[in-house]
Amino acid sequence: MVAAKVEGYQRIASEEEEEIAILKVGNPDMEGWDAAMARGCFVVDQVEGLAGALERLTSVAFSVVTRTAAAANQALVTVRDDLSVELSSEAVWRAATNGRWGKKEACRRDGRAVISRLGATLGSGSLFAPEGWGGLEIPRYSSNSVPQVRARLNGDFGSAMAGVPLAPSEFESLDDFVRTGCERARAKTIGVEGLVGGASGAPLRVSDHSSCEASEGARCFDITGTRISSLEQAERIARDRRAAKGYPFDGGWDDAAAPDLWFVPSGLHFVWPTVAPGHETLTVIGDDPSILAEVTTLSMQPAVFRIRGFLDAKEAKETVDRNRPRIKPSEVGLVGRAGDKTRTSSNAWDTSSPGARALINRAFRLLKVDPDRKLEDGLQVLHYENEQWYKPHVDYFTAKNGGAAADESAFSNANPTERNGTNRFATVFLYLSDAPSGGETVFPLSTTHLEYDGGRLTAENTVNTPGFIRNEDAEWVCDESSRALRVKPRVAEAVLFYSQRGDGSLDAYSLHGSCPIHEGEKWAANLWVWNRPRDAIDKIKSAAKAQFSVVFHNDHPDAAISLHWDDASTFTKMGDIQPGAHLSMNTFPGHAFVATPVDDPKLTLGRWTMRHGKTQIRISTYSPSKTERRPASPPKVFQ
Ligand SMILES: O=C(O)CCC(=O)C(=O)O
Ligand SMILES: [Fe+2]
Repeated sequence: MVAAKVEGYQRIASEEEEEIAILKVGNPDMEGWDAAMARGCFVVDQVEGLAGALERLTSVAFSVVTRTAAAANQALVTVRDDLSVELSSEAVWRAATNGRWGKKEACRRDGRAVISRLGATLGSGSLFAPEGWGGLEIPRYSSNSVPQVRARLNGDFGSAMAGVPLAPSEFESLDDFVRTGCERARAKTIGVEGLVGGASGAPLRVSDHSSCEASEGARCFDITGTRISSLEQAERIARDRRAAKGYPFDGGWDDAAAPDLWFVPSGLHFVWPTVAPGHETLTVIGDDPSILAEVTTLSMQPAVFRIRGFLDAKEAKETVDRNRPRIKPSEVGLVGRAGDKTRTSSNAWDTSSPGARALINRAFRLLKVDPDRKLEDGLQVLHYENEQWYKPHVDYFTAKNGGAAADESAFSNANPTERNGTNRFATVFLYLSDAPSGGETVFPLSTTHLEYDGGRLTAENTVNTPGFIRNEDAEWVCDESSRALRVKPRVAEAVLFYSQRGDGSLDAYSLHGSCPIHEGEKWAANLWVWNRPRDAIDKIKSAAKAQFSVVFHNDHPDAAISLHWDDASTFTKMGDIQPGAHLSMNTFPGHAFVATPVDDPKLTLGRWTMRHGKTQIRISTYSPSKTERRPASPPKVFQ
């Protein structure tokens, strides 16, 4: 239902020769509505732009309803004596998104949800004013000033307010521009609640290792993910307001439209700005600049995007064919627990085939992260059939989701906001087949997607237990009558979602899983990218896998012996073993142990190199062949 009707449309030229359409809206079905006529001003540069403006105007109607009941916000809304209301386009966006103004469910981050709500509100004849409106500080951009961009901080997804005006022409160098933009955007954004996509999102923070110095790696991007490489480029973007077409403020930012630039402090990776659900961007993902992928926002929190044009059907088929013979039941977690009921599908790793390498490199291009083999896990191809599923989980590692069998120290640096912290950063998830029924990728914690209508999806505290969800909630979000965000597999499409936010913090909202496949099969693939080299975790992972236990028995009738671990540079005594006694310990393949008399550690009675399967070692008799005196260690040579 469209609750508002456009009553008039007029084209005028503004002082700056921009075409402005003035549209009047009203709702004829509602008593008293005539009086509450709204006038919204939009820059409409093409007729098709008008369609978007009209759509937004239906939200204006909503805004009018709420705003006439609430105090007017002078900066954005003027309520006239005759009760007509003038709204800036930003007010419309605010009304549609309700980013920071209202806490009520009636207002969602997208126009459509608001419109359907509006229907409901009008239907019941009640007016509704969200709490907490007004009192906003609104940056003003003067139409007379030099061209400006709006500096926003990486990961500030939801806010329309935290940006700061910045004129590229006022800077001497790109480095200065980047430093200033980054610092100001930080000052405006850090610690402020509700900027990352939802009122409940934790504020962004300064990561331990990040700085705004361009020389250390701080940089900025425009809304299409293009890295800004010169002041001229930034200036051009500032001049060309229409470069930001599609952005909710394309209708003007007060007097002057200001396109966004996104500032990424050093040590952090660019995260795609979500802008609004349904927002589309085209971006280059390969060497050929004319080949573009389409990035469409599906959810603000977590940040989820649909990617079209990432691969083609032929590549999808080749990837399936290449991996079909290699597929085996999936493991879960860092060390792997085969047979885990939370994941019943099968998978295969495809890390070095040319086909896999091409896809992996493209994922880096999509993410705007420099390709680095240490930042990726390889392509993991998945196969589901016969009701197989993957219960919702997070892709990043926590001490609880895979560390149980591994050394706890594996996670001492799994916090990417800390120096050297590394974890999974983003998932590019490829659909290699359609799924006839079921098999959707579900994001149970999103309430910021277009289909969402305010209903309950999961227990309230689910986001506080990263990676964990009640079974009944997991079932409910896959139920078609729930309004959870479910992405239907379509061959050669992909989704991108982030496990980390723009400040490197792990995002518990990224909870996701695969709904059971009811019919046919589903082929898909994970491409995981880490924020920093993953070797440290790799080492612990392979070590944890390789670990086994060994028992040394002293079968010698009367002599106690000492057992030492010889790791080539140090000789560490593990313990004494009395006659007839034994010593057991955990070890790894390749470790070497040496037995000596207790009173003569230089005399080797036996030496053993560990390998799997060799778990019982008997030290029986003094063996002359094995007895030797170890030479003093050779002097170390440093080069
Ligand atoms: O199959 C899907 O849709 C999701 C799979 C997934 O989340 C994973 O493999 O980590
Ligand atoms: Fe996953």
